[in-house]
Amino acid sequence: MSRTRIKICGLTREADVADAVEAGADALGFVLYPKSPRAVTPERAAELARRLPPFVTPVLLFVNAAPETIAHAVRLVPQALVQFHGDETPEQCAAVGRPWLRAARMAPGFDLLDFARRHPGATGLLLDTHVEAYGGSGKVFDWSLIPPSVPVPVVLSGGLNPANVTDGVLRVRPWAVDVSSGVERDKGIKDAALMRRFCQAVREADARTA
Ligand SMILES: O=C(O)c1ccccc1N[C@@H]1O[C@H](COP(=O)(O)O)[C@@H](O)[C@H]1O
Repeated sequence: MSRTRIKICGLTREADVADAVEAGADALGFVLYPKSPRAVTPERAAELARRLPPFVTPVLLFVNAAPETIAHAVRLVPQALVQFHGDETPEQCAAVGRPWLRAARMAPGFDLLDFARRHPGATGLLLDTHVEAYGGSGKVFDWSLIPPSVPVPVVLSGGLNPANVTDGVLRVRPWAVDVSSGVERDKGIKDAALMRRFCQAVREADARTA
């Protein structure tokens, strides 16, 4: 049985961090994009990340941030993985000197294999729906746009929720899934029951995977 990794993103409160860990998340995302309704400061992300037990990874999410902003945040959360969710070039991603995930904005005509080739340094590609606001939209993209063999670990994202994630894992067989809106009561306010149901739904898919 494979074990699909789970990232829950957009946390802003200590109680939600505790509930997400309890639900079974492998990684928790903190949005350092000031235009997001889920934005936290680097200092706040560091406070929240300090709550994480061993083997639960904090992820710092940026959208077209200045290099000095990113450098400041990764200094405060040295154990973090970095998620680039904007128009950053491969060189800009690599220059941070930390393991990084690159968001691919999925839409008809987007060439994911070419994108993967252009980002050889990424530890994984996070596939999200193409929206003007860059992410966190709660919108699903057409999973049939994903080519059958992507040469790097794939994180399936975009509009996942407890009702559709089992299907997503069974159809796409990603390395991990990522959710924000689908486990929220309000923007940046997570719902403990939805996070538990989401993680259970992923495990249900895993149990059905030979
Ligand atoms: O969460 C946000 O507000 C956000 C803002 C800008 C870029 C990315 C953002 N979040 C990421 O978007 C995807 C999908 O989120 P959803 O589940 O569809 O709400 C996810 O990777 C979040 O990490």
